[in-house]
Formats: sequence, C-alpha cells, structure tokens
Amino acid sequence: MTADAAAPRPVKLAPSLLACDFSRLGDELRAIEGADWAHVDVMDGSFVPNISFGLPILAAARRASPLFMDVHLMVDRPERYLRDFADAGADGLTVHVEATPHIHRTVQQIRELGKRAGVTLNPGTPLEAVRPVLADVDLVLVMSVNPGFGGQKFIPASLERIRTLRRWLDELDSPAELQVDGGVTSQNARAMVHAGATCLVAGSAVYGEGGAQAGLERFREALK
Ligand SMILES: O=C(CO)[C@H](O)[C@H](O)COP(=O)(O)O
Ligand SMILES: [Fe+2]
Repeated sequence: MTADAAAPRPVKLAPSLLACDFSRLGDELRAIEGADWAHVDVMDGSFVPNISFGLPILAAARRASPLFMDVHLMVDRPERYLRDFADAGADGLTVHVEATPHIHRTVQQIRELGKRAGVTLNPGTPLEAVRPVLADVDLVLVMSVNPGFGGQKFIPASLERIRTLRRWLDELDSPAELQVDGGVTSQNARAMVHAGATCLVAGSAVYGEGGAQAGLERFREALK
C-alpha cells in the first residue's frame, strides 16, 4: 500500500516561535495553546549562518506555557548542550546528522535524559545519512528549506523525501513522528500529509497575517 493510500494519521501542528514577537513571548505562546507543540529553533551562527536564541529563552517559554517544547538544535556538536536544554525545559530534542560525528550516541544521550529524540538533515544531505538511526528515534525531521532562517520558500523535492522516509519508517513499523519544517503553509500542508508527514512546523504561516490564532485556524481548515 502506498503512503498516499494509507489510513490518515493524526497530524500535529508545531508553530515555530522564531516568527513570534519576542517582546510578547508569553502572549504569543498563549495564542498557540490550541496547537500541539511549540517549535523552538536554536541557531548558533556556526552550523547555520544565523543566531536566534538559546537556553534563557527556552526557559522563559517553559515557564510561560505547558505546551510540549520541541527543540530544533541547529548547532555544531549538539551533544555538548543536551543536558542544558533538557534542564531548561525541552521535551523533545532534534539534532542534525551533519552536526555531529556521533549521531547514534547523541540520540542515545537524548533518550537517557528522558527526552524524545529527533534526528534531522539538510535538504542537500542524502536520506541514507539518517537510516542507521531510524529505529532509535522518536521523530525524523525533513528540512524543507536550508536551515538558518524563517520565511523561506518550500523546496519541492522535499515531498519525495517525505515519501521515502514514510516508507522506511513503515517498513520498521516505527511510530516515530515524521516532521516537516520550512516554508510550510496552509496551502501546501495537505500535500505533506498525503506524502506521509505527521507533524508540520510553521513559523511565518502561523504568526504572520492576522496573528497566531487566525494562522492556526487556516491550518485546521486546510487539514479538515
Ligand atoms: O528551522 C527553521 C529554520 O531553520 C524554522 O523552524 C523554519 O524555517 C520555520 O519558519 P517558516 O515556517 O517561516 O519557514
Ligand atoms: Fe526548525
């Protein structure tokens, strides 16, 4: 059976705080309480050419909201900071396969901290790079833009990458989330779900026009 024909899976929405108004972080988190997760983009200015925010902002978000904190670590050698992010309130930690020579050990370390372990890869990295750890993760994230900035355009080839990962996860009978991040909008969301995605990250498409509640409503309508 192809992914497109399979029974529909519940779809999680994970608004990215990168696109919110940081001066009103508490309000911006309350505005997405109807969502499933809050996506927290940590950028170090080395692995990616941009610096976003780090531990204190995650800790502030944790204090302000009961939402699941889905932390996307765009940092070199993320193994150095796993415990710090866990202590600051992360519920899930997703690391890039390109950022560490020890992806298997890093995934194990996240699990040992009692957190959900995610693995991800840049659009230019062959999918085979994550295959050895697929059975060990709780989430696989398909980056559908080059990481480092919000508000970029979805890379169409990402759809085929979602389909392939869907097939590999199904072959393993894995319950892992298949997440997509970058350029996700209410217009293209259905195509990703049909390809097999179970969790959609969206920054500008949620926090943009009309505010977050209106943004979430557009996604709910699109995914009905
Ligand atoms: O990881 C990211 C960028 O590296 C962000 O999560 C992503 O870009 C979300 O922003 P948008 O929905 O505006 O594309
Ligand atoms: Fe992200």
